Amino acid sequence: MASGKFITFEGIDGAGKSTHIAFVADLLRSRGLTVVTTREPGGTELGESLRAMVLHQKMHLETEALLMFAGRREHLAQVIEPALARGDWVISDRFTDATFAYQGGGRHLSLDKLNALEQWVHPHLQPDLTLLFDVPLEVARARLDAERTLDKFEQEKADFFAATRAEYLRRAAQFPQRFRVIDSTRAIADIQQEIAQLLDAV
Ligand SMILES: Nc1ncnc2c1ncn2[C@@H]1O[C@H](COP(=O)(O)OP(=O)(O)OP(=O)(O)O)[C@@H](O)[C@H]1O
Ligand SMILES: Cc1cn([C@H]2C[C@H](O)[C@@H](COP(=O)(O)O)O2)c(=O)[nH]c1=O
Repeated sequence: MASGKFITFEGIDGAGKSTHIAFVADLLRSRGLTVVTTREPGGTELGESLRAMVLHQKMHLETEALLMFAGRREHLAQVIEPALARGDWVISDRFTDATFAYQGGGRHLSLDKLNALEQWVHPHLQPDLTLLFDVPLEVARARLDAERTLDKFEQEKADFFAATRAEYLRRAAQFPQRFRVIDSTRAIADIQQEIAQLLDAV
């Protein structure tokens, strides 16, 4: 059986990552691949319940990080690992890089603690490809303000998003073999052309 691949989409809120999920899934399906699309927080019944809590309730930053990893453990067990074992391709709207960026970068939680949680929850699994949609904070903020009621994270101030974006870019530099940084200020069609080329190389 052809082996499935694990692709993650990352970026600060409003960067534009979710806009491209269906495009990538359709493109891969047109190549005869079986594709599972999913998201974090979420992806399972338990994960969606946790999502409602972490996006809308105030809590200690360590509680927040632990809930992200608790939901991820369930997501891996119920969705991601079985799909990859079947040879399916998995596209997840966010994964562990988001915890490093938001809880580590944005909230300044110790990266050592996050590394320990990552080692516990998925010691042997990393995405095959991580698309990091990168935009200046003002662009992301303008996109969010134009379209919806903001959740707990989206209401954070500019310095939170500056630190979150910086941690994403730091990780992209740390793991260049799996990260591809996409300039998400460009037109959607131009971005999708670049993504299609990147997928040819996976
Ligand atoms: N390249 C682009 N140019 C202009 N507008 C865009 C672009 N990409 C996305 N948008 C618009 O920006 C808004 C936010 O996009 P999207 O929901 O994909 O962002 P996101 O990064 O997934 O945000 P979140 O993580 O908060 O869900 C949407 O209205 C979308 O249509
Ligand atoms: C996985 C994960 C997510 N977050 C934050 C990032 C976003 O603000 C929300 C999810 O919203 P989206 O519109 O679906 O992208 O949750 C986080 O802080 N830590 C994480 O591990």
